[in-house]
Amino acid sequence: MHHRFGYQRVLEDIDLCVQAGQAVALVGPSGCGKSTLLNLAAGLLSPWEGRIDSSFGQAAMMFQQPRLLPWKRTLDNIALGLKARRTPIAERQTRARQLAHRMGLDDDALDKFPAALSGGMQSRAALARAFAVSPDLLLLDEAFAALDIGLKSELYGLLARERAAAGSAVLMITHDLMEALRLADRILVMSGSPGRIVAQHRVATPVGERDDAWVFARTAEFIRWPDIRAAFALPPLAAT
Ligand SMILES: Nc1ncnc2c1ncn2[C@@H]1O[C@H](COP(=O)(O)OP(=O)(O)OP(=O)(O)O)[C@@H](O)[C@H]1O
Repeated sequence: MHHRFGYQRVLEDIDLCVQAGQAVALVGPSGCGKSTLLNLAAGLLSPWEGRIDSSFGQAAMMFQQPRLLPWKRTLDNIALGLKARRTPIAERQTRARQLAHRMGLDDDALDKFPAALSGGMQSRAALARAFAVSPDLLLLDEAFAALDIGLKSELYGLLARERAAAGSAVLMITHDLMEALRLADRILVMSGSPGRIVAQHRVATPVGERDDAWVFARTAEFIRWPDIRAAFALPPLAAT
């Protein structure tokens, strides 16, 4: 698959398959085409050349900004996708409330409008909204980039738990190698101008066994890989 905006070739020779239940992370330097690739996967853009086949039934997307509707209360924001699917009101509110409680939001927060919530609470609501529709594919566009490290860590745990329960596949883009190593089964490295997938790494350790020490040690190894250094324009390491 290839993509271009006008005369600018943005993605070239992209051949990517996300299996059911699998978590795939795309890492690469700014401007290499990660968001474009995610938007293509979401069906928000059509490829210039080639095609995208999907057998996923229900996708949900989460962005760096929570993007909650300011005029709807938090509970109704979480239930939005269920409303679009014409789920009866009592059922959708019950499901939204249960999910929100699992994400650490209490009834008081659910009754508020998004502007009255902290950024962290808004992100919890955005994660609950994504899982409310029981997605078999979750698309994450730098979804945790704006959060502090404590909140990130908590939301990673919540994501892993809900994902395991729902069996959702994940396609995520991130600048953060630690985040990719924490969450993904496969890490695809992109380089830019035009964007290509230049390397692929499998992460065999189960997500539940990846504690901080494991992530730090793997990140230190990962950052030494020549393909990672080249993709991010880091100078080669001197031979020891
Ligand atoms: N709608 C658009 N119209 C024209 N050019 C675009 C459009 N969207 C993205 N581009 C260009 O495509 C290239 C890839 O952009 P994209 O946002 O996909 O990269 P990215 O890897 O996600 O970047 P970042 O990590 O900084 O968010 C950039 O050169 C960008 O300017």
